[in-house]
Amino acid sequence: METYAEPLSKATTLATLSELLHSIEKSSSVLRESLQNQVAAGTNDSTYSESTATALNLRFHADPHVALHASKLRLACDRLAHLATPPRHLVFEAAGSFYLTTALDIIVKSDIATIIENFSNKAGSAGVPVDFLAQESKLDADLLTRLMRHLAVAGIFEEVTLNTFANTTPSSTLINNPEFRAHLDLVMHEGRAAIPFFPELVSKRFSEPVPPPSAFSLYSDGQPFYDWLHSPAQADRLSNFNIAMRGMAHTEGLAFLSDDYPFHRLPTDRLIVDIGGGIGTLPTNLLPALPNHRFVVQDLAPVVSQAREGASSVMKRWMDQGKVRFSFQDCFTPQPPEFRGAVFILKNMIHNYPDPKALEILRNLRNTNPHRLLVIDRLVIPQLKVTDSKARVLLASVACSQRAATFYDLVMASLHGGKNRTLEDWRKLLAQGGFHLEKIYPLRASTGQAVIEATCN
Ligand SMILES: C[S@@+](CC[C@H](N)C(=O)[O-])C[C@H]1O[C@@H](n2cnc3c(N)ncnc32)[C@H](O)[C@@H]1O
Repeated sequence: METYAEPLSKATTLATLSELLHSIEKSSSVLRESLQNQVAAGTNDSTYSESTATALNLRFHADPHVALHASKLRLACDRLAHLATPPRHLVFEAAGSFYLTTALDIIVKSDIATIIENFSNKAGSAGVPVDFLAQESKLDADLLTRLMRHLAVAGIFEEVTLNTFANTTPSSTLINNPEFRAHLDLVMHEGRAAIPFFPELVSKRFSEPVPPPSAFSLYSDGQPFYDWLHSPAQADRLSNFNIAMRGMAHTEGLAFLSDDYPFHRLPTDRLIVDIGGGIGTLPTNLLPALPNHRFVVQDLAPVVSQAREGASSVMKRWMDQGKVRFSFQDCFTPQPPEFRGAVFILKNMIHNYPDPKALEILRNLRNTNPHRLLVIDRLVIPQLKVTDSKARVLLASVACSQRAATFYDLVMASLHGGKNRTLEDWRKLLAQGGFHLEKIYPLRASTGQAVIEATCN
C-alpha cells in the first residue's frame, strides 16, 4: 500500500462534504430564484446590466449579488469534485491537459462552431454529422471525432448521437466571433512558442546570476515580447493581438465595468488617461455610460497608428468631438505636464512586468500627482487551507474561480517575465510606488480582475 503524508480523516471529509453541500444549496437557491424572476418578467431587460448580461448570454450576472453566488457555486462544486475524484485521477488528468488545448486550437482555427451553427440553421437539426464537419474543414473525420469528443467531455460541444455534434452554450461563444477567437489564438499561439522554454527558465532563474527574463525571450533570441510583436515581420500577429484585446474585454466582464466601479463619481474636468490602452477598448466600453468624460489612450507608435487607422465610425466621431485622443507615450518615460492631476488607468499593463519595471511605471505616474490611479488587473487569491485567514475571507467575498487567474499568471511569467499579483503584492507594490491602496472593486463575470483603486501617499 502507498502511504500518504496527510490522510484526510473520515470525520474531516464528512465535515467538508456537509459544508460544501450547505454552500451549494444556498447558492443554487439564489440562482433559481433569480431565474424564476427572469422567466416571470419575460423578455424585458430594463437596466443596462440586464441587457448586457442577456447580450453576453450570462444568465446570472445582471445582479452582482446573484453573480457572486454563481461564482461561489462554481468554487464549491470544484471543491466537491476534488473530494469525489480518486486522487490519482486529478493528477493524471492534469498531465494530459494540453490535449484539450490542442483540440481547442484545431477546432478554433477551423471555426467548427460556426460550421455547426450554419448547418443546423439550414437543416433545422440539432446536431451535425462529423463527416460533414470533416468535409467543410478539410480535416480527417476520425481524428476530428475524437478531438470533438474530448471537448464535449469538457462541456464544449455535445455529442447528441454517435458521431454527431451540436453546439453548447460555451461553444456558441465561438460562432461568428473573430474577436474571441483571436484572444484564444493569442493564448495558444504565442503561448505555444514560449512554453517549451519554460523548464529552462525555471532552472536558470535558480542557477544563473543574470537569468533570461522570460521563456519567450529564449524563443525570440532575447527580444522582449512587445519588441518582437511590433517588428514589421510580425504585422499579422500584432493585428491578431489588437483584435484579441477587444475579445479579451468580453471574457473579462469589461461590459459591466461602469456598474462595478463608480466612474460617475470621477470629476468630469479630469482627463482619464489609459496607459498602454491599445486600440481603445476602454473608452469604447465606458463612454456610453460616461458621455461627459474625456479619454486619452496612450500606447507605442505601431499600436497608435493601428488605433487611428482602424477606428470605427463611433470612435471617429468621439475623436472629432475631442472625447477620445490616441497619443504615443512610452510608459517608462515621464508623462507630459498636461496630464498633472489626471485619472490614470493601467488595465492589464502592470501584470506584464516584474516589480522593478512596474515600479518605474508607477513612479512616473506618481510624479504627476494623479487624482486617482485605477489599476485594472487580476487579483490572485491563494486558496489557503486555513479557514480563518484573510485570503479565505477575500476569496469568499470576491468568489472568483482562480483557474484563469493562476494560469494567466504563468502566461505572464512565460511571455513577459511579469506576474499576476496577490492582494499583499499589490499593497506593497503600490506603496513602494508612492500610492495607497484604497479599495478593491471585483469585476463580475471576469477571470479574476478587479479595479484596484489607489491614491497618492
Ligand atoms: C496586455 S495589452 C493591454 C491593452 C489594454 N490596456 C487592454 O487591457 O485591452 C498591453 C498594452 O501595452 C502596450 N505597451 C507595451 N509596452 C509599452 C510601453 N513601453 N509603453 C506604452 N505601452 C506599452 C502594448 O502595445 C499593449 O497595447
